[in-house]
Amino acid sequence: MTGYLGLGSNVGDRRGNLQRAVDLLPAQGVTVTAASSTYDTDPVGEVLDQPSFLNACVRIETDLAPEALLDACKAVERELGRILAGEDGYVRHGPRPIDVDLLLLGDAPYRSERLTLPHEQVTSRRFVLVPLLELDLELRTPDGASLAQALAALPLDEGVRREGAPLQVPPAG
Ligand SMILES: Nc1ncnc2c1ncn2[C@@H]1O[C@H](COP(=O)(O)OP(=O)(O)OP(=O)(O)O)[C@@H](O)[C@H]1O
Ligand SMILES: Nc1nc2c(c(=O)[nH]1)N=C(CO)CN2
Repeated sequence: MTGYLGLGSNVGDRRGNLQRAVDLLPAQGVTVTAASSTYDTDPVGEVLDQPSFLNACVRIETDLAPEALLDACKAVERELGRILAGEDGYVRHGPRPIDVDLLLLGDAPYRSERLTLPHEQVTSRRFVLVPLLELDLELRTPDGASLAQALAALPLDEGVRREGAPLQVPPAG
C-alpha cells in the first residue's frame, strides 16, 4: 500500500536528523519510494517560541497495517532519539529532534484511539502540504478533496521556505 509520511526537526543537525529517520525506515518494513526537498518553516501551533523547523515528506510502500505503521514511525523516533542522546547529550523532555507523522495511507480513512488517517492536520498545515505536493500534485484525501486546492485555500503565509535538495531515498531493505 502507498502512504506518505511527514518529517520535522528543530534541534541540532536538522537535515541530518531527517535523513537518518528516512534511512531507518527500511529496517521497519517501510520502503521509501520518493523524498521531497527540505523546507525551513516557522513554528506553528501552541508553542511559537521555538527554533524554526526543517520539514520534508516521503512517499512509502508498505505491507504494514495502519497501527503497525504508526508503531514503525514511533520506533524510528525512539531509535533516532536514542542515537542522538548518545552523541549529543540530548535530554528527554527537550524539543524533539525528530517527528514522524503518518499523513496518508491507501484509499480508506482509518480511525482508532491511537491513529487518525488522513492525519487531522494534513489539509491545514502549509509545512505539510508544500513538501507533500512536491511528491504528487494530484494527491487527494480518501474523500476526494484535492490537497492542491487545500493549499490554495490557506491564508497567504511566507513561513515555508525551500531550504535544500531532496533527501536521499535509501535502498529498499
Ligand atoms: N496520523 C497520525 N500520525 C501520527 N500520530 C498520530 C496520527 N493520528 C493520531 N496520532 C497520535 O498522536 C499522538 C501524538 O503525536 P505526536 O507525538 O507526533 O504529537 P505532536 O507532534 O505533538 O502533534 P502533531 O500530531 O500535531 O504533530 C501519537 O502518539 C499518535 O497516537
Ligand atoms: N513549522 C512547523 N511547526 C510545527 C511542527 C513542524 O513540524 N513544523 N511540528 C509541531 C509538533 O508536531 C508543531 N509545530
